Amino acid sequence: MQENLEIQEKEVYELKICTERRGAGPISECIQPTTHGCEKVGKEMLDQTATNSGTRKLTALHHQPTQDQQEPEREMNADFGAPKDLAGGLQQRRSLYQPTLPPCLQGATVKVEYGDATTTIDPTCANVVAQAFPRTYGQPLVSFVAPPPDAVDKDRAPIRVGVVFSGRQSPGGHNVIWGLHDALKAYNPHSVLYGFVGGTEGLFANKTIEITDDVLASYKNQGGFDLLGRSIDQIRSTKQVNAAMTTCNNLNLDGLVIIGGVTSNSDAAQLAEALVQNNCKTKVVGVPVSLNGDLKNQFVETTVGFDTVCKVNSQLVSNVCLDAISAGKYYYFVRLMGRKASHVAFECALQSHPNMLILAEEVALSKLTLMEVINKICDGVQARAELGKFHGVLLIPEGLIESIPEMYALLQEINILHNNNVPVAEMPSQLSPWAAALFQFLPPFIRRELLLHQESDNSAQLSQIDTEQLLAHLVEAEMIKRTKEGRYKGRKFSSVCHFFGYQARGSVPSNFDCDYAYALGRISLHMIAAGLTGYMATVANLKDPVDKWRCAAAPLTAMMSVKRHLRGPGAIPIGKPAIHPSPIDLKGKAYELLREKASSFLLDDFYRTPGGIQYEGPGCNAKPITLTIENQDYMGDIEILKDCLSKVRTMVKPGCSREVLKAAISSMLSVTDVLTVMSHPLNAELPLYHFN
Ligand SMILES: O=P(O)(O)OC[C@H]1O[C@](O)(CO)[C@@H](O)[C@@H]1O
Repeated sequence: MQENLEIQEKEVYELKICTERRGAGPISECIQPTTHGCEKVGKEMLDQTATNSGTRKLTALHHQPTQDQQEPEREMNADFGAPKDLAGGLQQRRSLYQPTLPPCLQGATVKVEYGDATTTIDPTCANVVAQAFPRTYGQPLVSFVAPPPDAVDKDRAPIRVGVVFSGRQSPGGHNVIWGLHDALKAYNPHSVLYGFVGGTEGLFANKTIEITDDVLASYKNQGGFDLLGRSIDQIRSTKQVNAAMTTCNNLNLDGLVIIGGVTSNSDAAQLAEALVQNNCKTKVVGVPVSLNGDLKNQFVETTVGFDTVCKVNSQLVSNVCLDAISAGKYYYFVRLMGRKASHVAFECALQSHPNMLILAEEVALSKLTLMEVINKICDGVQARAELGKFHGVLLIPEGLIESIPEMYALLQEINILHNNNVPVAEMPSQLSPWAAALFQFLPPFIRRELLLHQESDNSAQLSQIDTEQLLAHLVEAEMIKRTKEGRYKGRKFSSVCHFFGYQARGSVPSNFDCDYAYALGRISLHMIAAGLTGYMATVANLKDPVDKWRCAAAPLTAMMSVKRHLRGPGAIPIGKPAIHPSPIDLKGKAYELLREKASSFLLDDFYRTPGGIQYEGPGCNAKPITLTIENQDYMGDIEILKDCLSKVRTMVKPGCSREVLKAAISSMLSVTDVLTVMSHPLNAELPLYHFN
């Protein structure tokens, strides 16, 4: 115990310095205790960053479409599936990491339990979905448990499966293939797994490599999708569906596993329906992999890759926070990925505590105009200037631009012009007078970006629209105006803009993403073996340790809804049923926590340094804060608190300072628990734990 006390005191000393430097805020938030192990991992991570680019065998598939070229010709990269040089260090160590498996997946088979028949998450759409999916609608929920010890091991025929990366790159994607492969071989060593080379285009053209132990060796727990590559992320048109069906028939596939987000899984549902209707035996399984974290519903808690992407971006955000406070002269405007929902920006804000976060969901709900958003930011800048602070960090999601009503209307008009094949040069003159006026008001660089050709799902290319620069530009103009009018008397406003977009997508996945993806891959095989089609592989209880995870499969149609014209009882569903991105729950616990902290974040420079992803040692099993908080059971928390209190009493002397007490408490709780405690409704009854 004495030894423990010494460690605590040393930490408190470091934390005090940190507290003085950064102002208020939970001490534990300011520093992560360093151990010998952490230093070692940290150094090797840097080495890996330095060598990564030199060791990649792939040339990037991404090709920036020009204004009048929607889908450029793609060259198939001959190196897909080739072993890659792991260059030692972290990459090599990661390739040796063996994902932890939930108990039910540890054997070659599982017991399949069928639950209730499903409808849809939005019962008002049930009829529309049922009509669109006559063969696959209403299937039951399925869960997988370990087979009883006395289960008779029946003969298992070999299974033939194909796998395709359909969505955008997301850390952990390779582990889905690895998990699928291992489960397939454990099921029957003569089973075969084909990987479609070059994404959905490879599926249509039947371009495959056989996935073997040797092929997988250098892709285990590695970032990117470069084992197979990806292309247009679509299996939608009749031609595409027929091409996919022909491939399934030609390869005599028992199953096809489609890896991707909301769009890919909606397409998977359509394909499953088409295959059943055409008596094709191939079972279609979707796996939720998307960095955006927006494939979330009562069946899916989070997507593979979200955790890693948030961790990488949180580190970058916290780095610019410390840069900002050090020089005290710039406002950093940071845009993060997230087209239809702001989950990445939200999680990064909870991790790094920047001064401001503008969520697309909030703007859409309050119908804020562009100038209202600008004024909100300027008010924040002004409030900080009154405290003598001329720096700050603002986070926005890439979807913010579309959530501003007048910008959305302008983008819609441009979209229609694209659909009518109007040449880009003629578009400005064909806008409605109202939209043309807004278009002319915008700076030229934004005008050019707004006119870029749409994505394959017909939406604007939000990753290419520099919304952070637009905001910085307009905020600067407004601050100059306020200065001239005598409303602002502070130092000249200066900004630096960043898009932390593509940097994180290829990151080495976190332990959580490695384990989650590998488990989903294994579940996919059991789904095919059970003859399920039109289902998504799912895992529940993700906030808990892996041995508590529950493995299941949910019908894709159960996650579908239909977009509607009007709100309320007279609403008319329109469009095709699809799995839609889930926005941030503005009534959820995580959002409530953020709102409580908003004014402190704005004014106190309550920056937090989560550091780089840890693969070993303390913090290596950290989970996304939003996932943990939203799924937290409050009564469970209070038990954690009580347990913590009894341990802390043995660590600190009676009458110790508040700082020493806080540090001791923080050492007992994970960062996530600390955040949960802060938002706990029973917090008031335990004033000792009041971290505010
Ligand atoms: O790689 P691309 O085609 O530029 O795609 C970018 C888009 O993909 C995502 O990273 C993931 O959906 C979006 O956030 C982003 O808008």
